[in-house]
Amino acid sequence: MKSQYDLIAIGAGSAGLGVSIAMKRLGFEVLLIDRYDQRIGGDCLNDGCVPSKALIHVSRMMHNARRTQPFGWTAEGATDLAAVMQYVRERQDIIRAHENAAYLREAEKLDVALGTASFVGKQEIEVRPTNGGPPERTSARNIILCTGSKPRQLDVEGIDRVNVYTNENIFTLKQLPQRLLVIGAGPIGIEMAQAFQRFGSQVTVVGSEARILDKELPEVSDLLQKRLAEEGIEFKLKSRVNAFRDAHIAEVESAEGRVELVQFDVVLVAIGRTFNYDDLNLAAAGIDLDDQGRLKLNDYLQTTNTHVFAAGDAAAGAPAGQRLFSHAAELHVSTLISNLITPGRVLDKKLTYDYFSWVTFTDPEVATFGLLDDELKKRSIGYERLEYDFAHDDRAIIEDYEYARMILFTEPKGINPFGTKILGGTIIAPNAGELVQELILAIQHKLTAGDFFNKIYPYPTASRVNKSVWVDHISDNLPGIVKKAVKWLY
Ligand SMILES: Cc1cc2nc3c(=O)[nH]c(=O)nc-3n(C[C@H](O)[C@H](O)[C@H](O)COP(=O)(O)OP(=O)(O)OC[C@H]3O[C@@H](n4cnc5c(N)ncnc54)[C@H](O)[C@@H]3O)c2cc1C
Ligand SMILES: NC(=O)c1ccc[n+]([C@@H]2O[C@H](COP(=O)([O-])OP(=O)(O)OC[C@H]3O[C@@H](n4cnc5c(N)ncnc54)[C@H](O)[C@@H]3O)[C@@H](O)[C@H]2O)c1
Repeated sequence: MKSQYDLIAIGAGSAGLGVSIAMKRLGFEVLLIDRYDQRIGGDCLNDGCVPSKALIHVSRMMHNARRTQPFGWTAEGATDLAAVMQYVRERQDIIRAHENAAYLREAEKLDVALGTASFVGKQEIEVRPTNGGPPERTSARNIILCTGSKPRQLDVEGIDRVNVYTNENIFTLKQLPQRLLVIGAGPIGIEMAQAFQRFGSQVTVVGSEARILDKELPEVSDLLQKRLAEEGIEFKLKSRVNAFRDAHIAEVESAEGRVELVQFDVVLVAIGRTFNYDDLNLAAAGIDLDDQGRLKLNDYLQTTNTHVFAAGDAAAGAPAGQRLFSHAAELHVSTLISNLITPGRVLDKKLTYDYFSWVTFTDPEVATFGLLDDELKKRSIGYERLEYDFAHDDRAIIEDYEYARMILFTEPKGINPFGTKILGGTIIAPNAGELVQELILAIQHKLTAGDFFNKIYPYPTASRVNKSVWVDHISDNLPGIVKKAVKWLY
């Protein structure tokens, strides 16, 4: 470790890796710090995106195998959860081969310190090595806080008697629980609920909101909940676990005050996140938190110390809002780098989520992008709502999509409907996360309905829906004057 760097990144998850590798490749002296070698890659690699998506992949294979019965095949058996988790670990290890301290030092020429970082001055930090050596001090022109988040704990009576898991240890389970109680109906709870139900657990989801995935449009939440209920998941929404009566019985109370007992073997708590600022000694650097305990940031991801910025989950206090995703970390990193390397604040880019998107990897997937109706109303932006239900989509018919819908928010149609642009929307469908990519590009580059209309899509690709939605909308709403003009030309 040198005594001075151009940039220090604290935390080596999606944000810290992204900013440190990019800045090093640009020619700067960079130090990357994380507590342990095994934490490099952060939540995404170790107990977030990668293990959850590997688990979902296996559960989907099992579900699809069961669906072959009408065609003369029979797939049956009990899930060997230890083998599933072994598969998950193997996938993680493949990625870990290029996300570890030795590799980063060798291949990226990065300085990597393994220890806990805390501030001792405005631009100075101390690293307490995890292996117990003496603390070392170093400083930098700019420091980026990439310290991520951790699961919010559930504090109810009797929880100490219960076999309780979070995303930090659920992937170590070796035996499939017969009955799994999931607390929290956000993306973690819902993705894991479907995977475990498909493995063979009886899953009950308790959520405090009136619907699952409450950041999605209500009709999308409802459609997905119907599908999950058909698969056998039980829901107790607008409800909370009050207490655990013993190691297998939870007392669940609805908002109306009705109390029910739910039996379970294992509990998964997924009720949101808190942030890892405790060890940082932020006061020593003049860095303030907001009234919700998140970093106080400006539009440029800068803390109250002008030399210290935040990226990734740690940047949840940004005025643009809270987006806890690996690709939000990518957006923060690209915004920060572009601001750090351009001279003068006038050219600085503000953080914006106007073109942001996310995908919940249920089956069907839910993909959401751009500005939805609530935000459009808040900003007084006029819009039209287009809905496409896939009923006449040949690919959906061929592959028997059960629950699919596309909802787009577009500019109000002007005289020339082909000039209409998309503002945002959501798709629930198999592979919605892939279907939506073209639409995200369209909002970012201001493509119009005409651009989709004029594109010829190979038949029967799933993304033909991105054109069909416009074909239906425009042909149903062609102004009389346009029809008259066309007839006259004919
Ligand atoms: C179950 C689950 C599934 C998810 N699925 C997806 C998905 O499919 N797609 C998606 O985009 N996002 C997903 N996410 C969210 C995604 O994992 C996070 O948004 C992302 O990992 C955040 O990255 P980060 O770099 O901000 O923080 P982290 O990955 O949390 O990294 C922070 C690092 O900082 C280190 N650190 C903290 N304090 C200190 C200190 N004082 N000194 C040294 N080091 C420190 C920690 O050890 C940690 O390694 C999922 C999350 C979970 C929990
Ligand atoms: N596919 C993906 O991209 C993906 C997948 C998983 C997680 N993530 C990210 O990780 C973040 C954290 O996920 P999460 O699901 O823990 O959090 P979340 O905050 O998104 O959802 C948690 C849900 O639990 C509810 N809740 C809170 N306290 C409760 C209680 N006591 N009892 C019952 N319900 C309660 C909340 O109201 C909320 O609906 C997400 O915001 C998301 O950004 C992303």
